[in-house]
Amino acid sequence: MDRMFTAEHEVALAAVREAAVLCRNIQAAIGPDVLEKKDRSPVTVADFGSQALICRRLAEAFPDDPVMAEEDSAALREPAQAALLDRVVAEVRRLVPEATAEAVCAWIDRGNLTAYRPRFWTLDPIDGTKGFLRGDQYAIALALVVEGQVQVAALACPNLPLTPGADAPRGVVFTAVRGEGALAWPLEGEGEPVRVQVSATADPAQARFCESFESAHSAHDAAAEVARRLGITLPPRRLDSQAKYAMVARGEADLYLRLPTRPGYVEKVWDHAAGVLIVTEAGGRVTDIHGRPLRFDLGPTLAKNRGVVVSNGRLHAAVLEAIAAVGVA
Ligand SMILES: Nc1ncnc2c1ncn2[C@@H]1O[C@H](COP(=O)(O)OS(=O)(=O)O)[C@@H](OP(=O)(O)O)[C@H]1O
Ligand SMILES: [Mg+2]
Ligand SMILES: [Mg+2]
Ligand SMILES: [Mg+2]
Repeated sequence: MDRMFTAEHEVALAAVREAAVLCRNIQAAIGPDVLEKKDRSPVTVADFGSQALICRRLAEAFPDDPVMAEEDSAALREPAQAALLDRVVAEVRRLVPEATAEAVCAWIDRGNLTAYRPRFWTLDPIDGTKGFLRGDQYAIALALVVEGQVQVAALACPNLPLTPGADAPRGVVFTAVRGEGALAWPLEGEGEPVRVQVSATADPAQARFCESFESAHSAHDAAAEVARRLGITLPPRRLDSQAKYAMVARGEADLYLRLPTRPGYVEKVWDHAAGVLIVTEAGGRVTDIHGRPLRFDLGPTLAKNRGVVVSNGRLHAAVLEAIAAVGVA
């Protein structure tokens, strides 16, 4: 069979790698003063800069493809935000020296798709903004959706070790093309990729699960009840961003539970599209808490889904049953 989406895969990988350099430059400059002042501007600069770089590359390679991205430049164009815009342009220029303020805003605005299309890219320029500010995990997530199916994904995790374990150098990009498996690439350099595979854990009681760092994003108490019901004794691993999908994809965790909090939150497509393909291509399974597949054909939100359950596949049915028994709704 001919390989499909070869160009899309290559461009997506290069795009998230370039954006990761910008994000790393900015995160490296966050000092204690920023945290003390609760200054969110570094992540705002990185959000806009990352989106500009990625949309620029997509525009070059696939000028007709629309992009549904998290950020838009309206606020950045306001005269009161001139200093912020200057910072974004300065960061982008470290990678694209010819960038102007007008070009940066125009690139960001290429991410303005808000309605479903038969073919579109979806982008989270920084996923896990709180993790980014804490100096912790975050991701850059890009996916191509065709006819409602995620076909290509690239997920850069600049602070995740290249291989499981604390000693490995940090920085890994996960990519997948539908039907071709999932790969992990070093974030920097020319190193070869390795294939990633979910765990073989079959006993729910042995499951290692992960969840959001922030309890506002995922119900920790309900997850603890589900875990108890499954006989899980290990405490959850809490981390920000779609790095949680990566943990399941490479068998470092067996489960990722994202149980809805109250009042209800509707999940966004860019928070899941890349992660879903990477986990399924690594042999895992992703549904909502009711066992329904995530729907990427409804616009910017997963309007017909509730919560997210990610597993190595083998554990999926038992987890859905436990969630139903606990009465998460
Ligand atoms: N209430 C609520 N419930 C569920 N999800 C929410 C909620 N509020 C925000 N978000 C989205 O969560 C994205 C970050 O998810 P994480 O799993 O990284 O959360 S956490 O940062 O670990 O707490 C985060 O993505 P980013 O904005 O890209 O960081 C949000 O889109
Ligand atoms: Mg996000
Ligand atoms: Mg984001
Ligand atoms: Mg956000």
